[in-house]
Amino acid sequence: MNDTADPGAPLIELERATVCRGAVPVLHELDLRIDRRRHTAILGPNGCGKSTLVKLVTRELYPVAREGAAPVRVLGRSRWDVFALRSLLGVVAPDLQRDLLRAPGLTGEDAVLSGFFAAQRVPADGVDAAMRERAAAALAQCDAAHLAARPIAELSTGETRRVLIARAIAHRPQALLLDEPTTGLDVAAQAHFLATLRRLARAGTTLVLVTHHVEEIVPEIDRVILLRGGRVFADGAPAQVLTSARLSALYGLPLRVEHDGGGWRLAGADPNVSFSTAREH
Ligand SMILES: Nc1ncnc2c1ncn2[C@@H]1O[C@H](COP(=O)(O)OP(=O)(O)OP(=O)(O)O)[C@@H](O)[C@H]1O
Repeated sequence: MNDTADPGAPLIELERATVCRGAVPVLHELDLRIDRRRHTAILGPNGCGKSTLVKLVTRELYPVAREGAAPVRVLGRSRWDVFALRSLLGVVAPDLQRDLLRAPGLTGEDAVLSGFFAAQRVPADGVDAAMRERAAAALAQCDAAHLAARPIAELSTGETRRVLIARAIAHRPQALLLDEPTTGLDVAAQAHFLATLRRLARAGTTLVLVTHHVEEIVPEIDRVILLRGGRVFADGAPAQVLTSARLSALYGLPLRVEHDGGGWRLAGADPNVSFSTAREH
């Protein structure tokens, strides 16, 4: 199989893509196109299909087969060797974290190096000095250099998450697919991570960020997609989509969205209720 990406193609194209989990459809005939360098955030209530969408792109899940054009194309192609595809994408997702934690004897450095091979392990003779250098730089960028020699099975949630983010960025992917990437990070690590995201976005790495936290919608993100019940509920520029009315309708609860100096915040209609600090982990 040819494993190169079409350089002019969109990052993601979904055409009437339906995905079932068990016997139940959780994405319903979804039409969606995300172009490269169109930094996109995806928000929606629990269970609306956000992680399913990420897994569809990384080929952990497949769409229901149907007649006509392929329902899913990534970087212009509907067929990929999954390892080749995943080496073009930097992924931070809970399942990946779980898989890495199960890999026997993996250190922080190994976990980052495994990203070069889109695997959960490092081939004995596959690592060169340049990879080690880039892994060290990525760990340092995530304030995790001190975790390089530690077994990742022994790290705290936030420490593991830092290593996972380093893994996602070390091989300089074309796009980052981030499924709730700041889970478990303390405030300093979150701020640091968001600054890293902004820098990568400005340098040309396409961001696709699944999040529950509007404050993670950094100014470089120029498109927001709201999902509800496996369908697109709203799609457009952040200022158009992130309105109090829309988010209240999405979550079925009165919410107030605030926007100042490029940052977003979500508050309850009751001004004493703030959601920006009530982060569920
Ligand atoms: N392995 C599975 N088997 C059956 N149903 C599943 C499975 N995994 C997920 N689902 C269901 O698919 C739906 C979509 O799940 P998904 O994980 O994509 O939601 P999500 O939007 O990422 O939610 P959250 O915000 O809670 O992470 C949910 O109803 C969920 O219960």
